[in-house]
Amino acid sequence: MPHIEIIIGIIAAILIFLVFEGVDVMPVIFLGSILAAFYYVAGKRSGSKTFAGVAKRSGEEPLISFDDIGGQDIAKGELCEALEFIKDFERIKSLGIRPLKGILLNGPPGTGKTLLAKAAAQFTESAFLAASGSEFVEMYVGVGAQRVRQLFKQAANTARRDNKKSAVIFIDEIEVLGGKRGQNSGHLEYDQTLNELLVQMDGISANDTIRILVIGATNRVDILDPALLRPGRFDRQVKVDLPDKKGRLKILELHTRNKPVAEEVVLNDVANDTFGFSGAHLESVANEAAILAFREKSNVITAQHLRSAVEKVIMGEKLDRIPSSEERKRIAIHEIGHALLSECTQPGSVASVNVVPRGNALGYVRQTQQDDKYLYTVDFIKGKMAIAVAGAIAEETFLGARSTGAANDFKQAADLAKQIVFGGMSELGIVSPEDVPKELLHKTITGIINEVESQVKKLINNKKALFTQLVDLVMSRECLSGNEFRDAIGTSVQVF
Ligand SMILES: Nc1ncnc2c1ncn2[C@@H]1O[C@H](COP(=O)(O)OP(=O)(O)OP(=O)(O)O)[C@@H](O)[C@H]1O
Ligand SMILES: [Zn+2]
Repeated sequence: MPHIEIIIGIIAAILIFLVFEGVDVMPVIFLGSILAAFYYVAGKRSGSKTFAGVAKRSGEEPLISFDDIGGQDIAKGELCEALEFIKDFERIKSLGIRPLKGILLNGPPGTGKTLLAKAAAQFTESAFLAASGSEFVEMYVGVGAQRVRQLFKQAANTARRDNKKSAVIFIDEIEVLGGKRGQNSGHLEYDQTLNELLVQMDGISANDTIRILVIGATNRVDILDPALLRPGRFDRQVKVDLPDKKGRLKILELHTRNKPVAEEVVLNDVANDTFGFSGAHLESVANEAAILAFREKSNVITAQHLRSAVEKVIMGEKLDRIPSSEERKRIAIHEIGHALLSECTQPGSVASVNVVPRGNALGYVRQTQQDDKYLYTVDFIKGKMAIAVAGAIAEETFLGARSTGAANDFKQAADLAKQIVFGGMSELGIVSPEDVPKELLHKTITGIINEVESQVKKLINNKKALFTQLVDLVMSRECLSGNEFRDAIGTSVQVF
C-alpha cells in the first residue's frame, strides 16, 4: 500500500490544475469526501492495521516462536544450542568448524516437532519449507529424487527472495524416505530418493551464500538408515517427549489464551487429568471444550466442558496407552524404589525421578553422569545390584507381588553378580568361566542376589512411611529433580 499522503497530494495537484483550467470541480470534491469518509471508517473498524502490515503477510504462515510452544524445555534448549551454529555462522566458518547440516527431532506424534522446526526457522531468521517423507514416494523411479533436488533449490530461492541468509527445510516422517536401504522390499525408488537426500546434504558447504539446515522428524529412529545419522548429516538428535504435568499446563494455557474460560476453571486440574496426552491432544481438548460451550449456548468455557472434552479426546482418539491409576501407582512405587536405593548407595546420584511415559517405559530414574571407574569393589557392584532390584522389591513390599516390568532389572542384577563371580570376588575365589559348573555358577549368583535383596527389603521396610510420602510426591508432580528428591528424603541412609 503506497503512502496515503502521496495519493492525497497527487489528487490535490490534479484538482488545482483543473480549477486553473476552468473546470467545475465541486462534484469531484463532493464524491472524494464521501470516499475518504468511507475509507476512514473502514480503516478504524478493522483496526487500521489491515491496510498496512498484516495484509502484506496474508497467505503466509503465521510466525511461531519458542514461547508459543509449551513444555519441551529440554528439547528447546538443545535445539537452540544447535541453532547458534547457524546464527553465528561467520565465526563458525572462521574457526573451520564443519557446518551443522541436519537436526533430527525424535518423538511421538503431536508433541510439537513441526512447531519446533518453525520456531527454529524464526529464531534463525530463516526461510521455512516443509515436506513430508511420504510425498517423495512415487510410483515412478527417479521422481522422488528429483523432488528432493527441487526442494533444496526452492529453499535457496525462497531465502533469496525474502532476503534471508538461511533456509530451514523440515521433513516430517523422514523414516518413510530414510528407512534402511535395501529393506523396503527391494523398492528402488526409496533408495534413490534417500541417496539424493544424502547427496544434497553432503553438498551443503560452509561457502554457500544461503545456508541450509535440514530438520527431520520421526518417531522411529530405529528404522532409519544409519547413513543418515553419520556425522555431517543428521548428527544432532533432539528428543521430543510427551509433556509432563508442568508442560501440559503450559500448553493448555497457550491454547486457551484466546478463549473465554470461566473464572472457576483451574487449568492445573485439567493438566492433572490428562496424563499421557500429547500437545496435539491438549489442543483438541481446548477446541472440543469450546465447541461444547457453543452447543450449549454458553458464553464461557466451564470446568465441566473441559472435563467432557478430556473424556471425548480419550474415547475418540483411543489414546495409545493411558495407564490406569493403579498402574501409575505401581510405576511410582517401582521408580521410587530405584531412586531411594540409588541415593542410599551413591548419595547425590539421582538426577531425576519421572513417572511419565517415555518410549516403552512408563517411568524412569535418571542418574547423574558418574565418572568412569576402572576398578570396582564388591560393595560398589552390590550397590548397583541393589538399585536394580529395588523397583521389584518395592512393588512386592507395598503391593504384594512383582510385575513383568522388572525383567530388565533382574537381567542387570544377574549380569552384575556374574561380574562379582568372575572378578574373583565371590566365595568361589578366583575362577575362570570354563571351570565353574553351570549349577554352581547359578547357585552362587542366586546367593549374591538373595543377599542383596534381603538388604534392600530391610531398608525399604524400615522406611515405609518415608517411602509412601515419596510415592505420593512423585505421583502428584510426575517429575522430581535430584535435588527435590534429596530434599524430600532428608538425611540419607547409607546401606553398603
Ligand atoms: N508443545 C506444544 N505446545 C503447544 N501446542 C502444541 C504442542 N505440541 C503440539 N501442539 C499442538 O498440536 C498441534 C500439532 O503439533 P505438531 O504438528 O507440531 O506435532 P508433531 O510432533 O509435528 O506431530 P506429527 O509427528 O504428528 O507431525 C500443533 O499445531 C499445536 O496446536
Ligand atoms: Zn525398573
